[in-house]
Amino acid sequence: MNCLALSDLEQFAAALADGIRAELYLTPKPGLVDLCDNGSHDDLTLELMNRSAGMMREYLAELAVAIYRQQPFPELQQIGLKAEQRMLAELQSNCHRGGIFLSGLLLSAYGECRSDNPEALSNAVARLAQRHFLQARLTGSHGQQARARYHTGGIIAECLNGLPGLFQIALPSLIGNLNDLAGSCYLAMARLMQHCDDTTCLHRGGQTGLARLRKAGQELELCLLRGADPVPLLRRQNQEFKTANLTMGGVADLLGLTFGYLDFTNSRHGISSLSLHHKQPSSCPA
Ligand SMILES: CC(C)(COP(=O)(O)OP(=O)(O)OC[C@H]1O[C@@H](n2cnc3c(N)ncnc32)[C@H](O)[C@@H]1O)[C@@H](O)C(=O)NCCC(=O)NCCS
Ligand SMILES: Nc1ncnc2c1ncn2[C@@H]1O[C@H](COP(=O)(O)OP(=O)(O)OP(=O)(O)O)[C@@H](O)[C@H]1O
Repeated sequence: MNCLALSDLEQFAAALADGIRAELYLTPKPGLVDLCDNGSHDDLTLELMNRSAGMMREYLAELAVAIYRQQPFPELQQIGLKAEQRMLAELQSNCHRGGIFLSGLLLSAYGECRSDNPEALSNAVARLAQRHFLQARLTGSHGQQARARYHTGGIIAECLNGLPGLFQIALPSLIGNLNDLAGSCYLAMARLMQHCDDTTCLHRGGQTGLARLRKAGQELELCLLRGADPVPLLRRQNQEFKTANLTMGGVADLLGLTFGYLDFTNSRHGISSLSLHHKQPSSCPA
């Protein structure tokens, strides 16, 4: 029998789903769907993304039970695949493909290593990713095209390396600045913008697009470290991203994943939950 309680797995699953919603509601963001607009995504709306986030909650709850029952990894992969197919069939858009994969992998890794320690979890992610990508048959997705054309690992390298975007980039940025929650969320985002080989950005804008993403991340970090209000800069960056049809889906996914992981570990270790999904604005800030 698994020595993880079902409630631990369910709690992590719920925190990951909440983290994905918290990322959606973090507003404003360059190029991404938020409370103000759809960014550079003509095929997405806040309502659609919200429905997708609700479906993610059901998917992760199902996965938590399967992990608790110690179902073999191929069966967990099937649950992920089914969630991806359901999202595409019911919503007719790629709302959270990256989020489905990354959160499923992290929850499965937790089931395997039975620890929420960052190093143990990162190593377990890398091991499971190795198994997954040895067999995965990736068809001609936009990400696959970008990885081949620009010789980058994208989400595959991120997972094979144990999610450095989460554990080494976003998490320390959040933990180090919790007295200013909104600022720390944006600092984590700014650093991910500079770290992530985001294939949604590369696919749309090539190397020039990725360089713009990096520069926007640098500007945002400088603005935050100066103690200035980031909102005017973020609004300007959103306009620039929209004009250039740029986005940063990988950054968004890693940020949501980090929110979920931190909320889960905080609540387990007696630190009050950040409940980030409740703390975001409820409408587009004036
Ligand atoms: C590996 C996946 C992502 C498929 O890759 P694919 O080439 O089809 O997708 P693609 O590269 O377009 O990326 C998907 C999404 O990842 C995100 N992303 C892009 N770049 C990055 C990055 N550098 N780091 C993290 N995420 C990124 C984006 O949101 C993007 O939309 C995955 O969907 C998959 O294998 N699905 C099968 C379902 C499954 O087995 N799930 C169970 C896992 S335990
Ligand atoms: N708030 C958000 N807004 C937009 N995308 C997000 C958001 N949060 C996460 N994402 C991620 O971004 C990805 C969608 O990016 P994108 O639409 O560019 O991908 P695509 O379907 O490959 O490309 P295209 O839209 O150019 O056809 C999803 O996988 C999703 O996980």
